[in-house]
Amino acid sequence: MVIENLQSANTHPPEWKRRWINRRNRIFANPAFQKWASALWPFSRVARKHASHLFDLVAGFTYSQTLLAAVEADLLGLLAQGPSDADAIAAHCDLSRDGALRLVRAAAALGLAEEVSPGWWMLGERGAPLHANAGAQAMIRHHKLLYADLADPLALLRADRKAQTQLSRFWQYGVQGNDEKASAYSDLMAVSQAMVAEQTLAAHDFSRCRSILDIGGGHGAFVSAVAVQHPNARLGIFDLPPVLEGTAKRLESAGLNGRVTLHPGDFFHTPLPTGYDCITLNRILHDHDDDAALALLKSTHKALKPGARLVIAEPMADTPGAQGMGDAYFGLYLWAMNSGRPRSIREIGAMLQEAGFQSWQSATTRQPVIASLIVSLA
Ligand SMILES: CC(C)=CCC/C(C)=C/CC/C(C)=C/C=C/C(C)=C/C=C/C=C(C)/C=C/C=C(C)/C=C/C=C(C)/C=C/CC(C)(C)O
Ligand SMILES: C[S@@+](CC[C@H](N)C(=O)[O-])C[C@H]1O[C@@H](n2cnc3c(N)ncnc32)[C@H](O)[C@@H]1O
Repeated sequence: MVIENLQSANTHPPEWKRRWINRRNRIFANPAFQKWASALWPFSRVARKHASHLFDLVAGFTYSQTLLAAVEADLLGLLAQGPSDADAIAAHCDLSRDGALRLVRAAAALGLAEEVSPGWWMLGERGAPLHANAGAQAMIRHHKLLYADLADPLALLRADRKAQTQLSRFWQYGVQGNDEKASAYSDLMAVSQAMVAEQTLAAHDFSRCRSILDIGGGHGAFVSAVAVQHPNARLGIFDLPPVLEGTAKRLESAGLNGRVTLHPGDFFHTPLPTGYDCITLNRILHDHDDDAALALLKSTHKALKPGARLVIAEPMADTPGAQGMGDAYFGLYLWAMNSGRPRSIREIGAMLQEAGFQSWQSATTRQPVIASLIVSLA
């Protein structure tokens, strides 16, 4: 498996690098250096930044819980209506006046709210785009499952993906057709898919694709977005039968049922439909461990004619400026899901090569924290 080659090649750090990293760490760990650096510009700015980032790592859970409380209590919805004082917040969020003040001050400290005059708050610079982002808010509410699974992170990691976690149950329902739970899963994916579809359609020009098949397309959020931009493209969705039952209803209400062909099946056991000149994998590969992901890429390659394209869109590991989103967030999220992992562009490229694709290239998205793109030719 190419990925193991990438990881298991003789990658032990050279002597010079080991010495340099050890020397740097000894300096950074030295209390006298920390004191000196914190007192002397420009080092003091760097020292303060490191201390502040480290504090955020320590305090991060309280920030997330403030965010969860602000979303669940609809604090953002209230502040979006205009200046609100503690009494209005207490009434709207079902809190005591003190509780309301504590929450809104915490939200203001995180940029979600802003005290526009003493005792009066409105949406803050970060609260405004978040309040407008239904997908992000759905994910924030969904995180209660993730936080429960991560209550004892070492126990979760030591369970080696054999624990029945809240996330793995939620995900299994989604793909094993427990109707209302499959629908809840697919609805969550659909409402959060808008963020990914926006990135994909802005980063890649699909106008030369006459036919596009979205594998694991769920309730059709991506295909619906493509249908608007490319009214002449023939569209298809491949997904599990119980999921596609919900998809048919949603496409009908969107007036798209005649436009989209539904292909029910299991992409690990059902041959993929042929005849499309573009296949998309939106947030699919990272759900699966390496062997399964490679098998899916091989099936995808088999379903495409030479020169046809595969577009992969998902959050990826080692994304410049968004490293935490990759191996720290999705790494643990997918671990708790008992399946999958975030991969770097380089790792996915190696898998594409092993699956038989002739070439691949990454396409930069405007918000890599949401998704990165790889376009490959069969
Ligand atoms: C002075 C002025 C006016 C401007 C100058 C300064 C300036 C340019 C300000 C910019 C303000 C602005 C426009 C900010 C925009 C902010 C945006 C776009 C924020 C977006 C936030 C998105 C978030 C928080 C998304 C979160 C998504 C999450 C958590 C997704 C999770 C997905 C999961 C768990 C997927 C699971 C699927 C599975 C199972 C893994 O396959
Ligand atoms: C994380 S969701 C992504 C959905 C959508 N592409 C998006 O970005 O919102 C994974 C999708 O893959 C589908 N899926 C999972 N396992 C599958 C399988 N073995 N065969 C077909 N579809 C599968 C799920 O039903 C779900 O719609």
